[in-house]
Amino acid sequence: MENKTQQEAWTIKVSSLTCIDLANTNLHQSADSLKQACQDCGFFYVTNHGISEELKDKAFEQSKKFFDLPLEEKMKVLRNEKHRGYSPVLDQILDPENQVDGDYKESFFIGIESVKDDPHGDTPFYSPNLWPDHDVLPGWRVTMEKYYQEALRVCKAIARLLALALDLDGDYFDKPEMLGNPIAVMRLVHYEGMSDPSKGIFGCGAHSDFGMMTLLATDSVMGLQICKDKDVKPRKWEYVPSIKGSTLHRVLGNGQDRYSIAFFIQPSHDCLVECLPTCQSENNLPKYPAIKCSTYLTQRYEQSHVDLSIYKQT
Ligand SMILES: O=C(O)CCC(=O)C(=O)O
Ligand SMILES: [Fe+2]
Repeated sequence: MENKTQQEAWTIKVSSLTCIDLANTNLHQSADSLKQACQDCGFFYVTNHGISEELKDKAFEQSKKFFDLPLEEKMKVLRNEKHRGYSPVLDQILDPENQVDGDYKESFFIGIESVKDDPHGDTPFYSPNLWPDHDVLPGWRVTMEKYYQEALRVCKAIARLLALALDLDGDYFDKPEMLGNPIAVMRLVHYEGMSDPSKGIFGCGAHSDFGMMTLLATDSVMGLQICKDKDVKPRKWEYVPSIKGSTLHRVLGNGQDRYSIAFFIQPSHDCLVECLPTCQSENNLPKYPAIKCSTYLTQRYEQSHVDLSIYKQT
């Protein structure tokens, strides 16, 4: 757990991040900025992404309406083994070494809606979604599905710049086994309460995200912090005003309600995740063994969430 000196290292600093303008027609210029941002801290803002303020506001409004429901109503759509639905406060613990309890956040997972007879039907991350009752939250599903499609479009556009930044063909990640058939998870999040790192209490413990990239929309309440160098001790944490981004990061609650919508994109279930051809050479061999995407994701989800059986006892 952190001592006083460590806290002082992060309380003051606010990070400034690179902006990637998706309307810039000079793709190589955007790819260069993206490369720089990824080498610097892995977080950047995205502008001119085409997701309307109206849709974003609507998604936040509907998200708040869901979290405002009585716990009993929310538990009707408790997350299932396919990671769809409601995840209550303390359901996840991302940094057990430094946290005394789980994360002080509640969230709701939405994934790709699988259709009847979907060939991926039995795989861990493809499944029908769980939705709150239409009579309780009219229009909720339509708003979330619209936002989901828009966020997916933006992630694919960023992935094309990322491919150029990595000296790959622009459509490298568009292949069917990659983002042609992605595991994409939208997660509505609500934080409340006051964090205290010296006591091991966090809105969201320190972690790096599980997938290829995360598009993050936040409200105006600050809370997200990043750590540019996880190996420097004491770690230096910097606040990030409203963003996207996998660098070590965490969320501190400041007593105010805070809402965010994270959109995580991963390649297909069967994709073999391995060092890219342009990131290795004879003198720079891959650092990690290849692993199937669904195997890796299942490990990360299972390690960080409580066992669903605990909810059956209450
Ligand atoms: O809510 C935020 O600002 C960050 C959430 C986050 O890091 C995550 O869900 O992985
Ligand atoms: Fe995260």
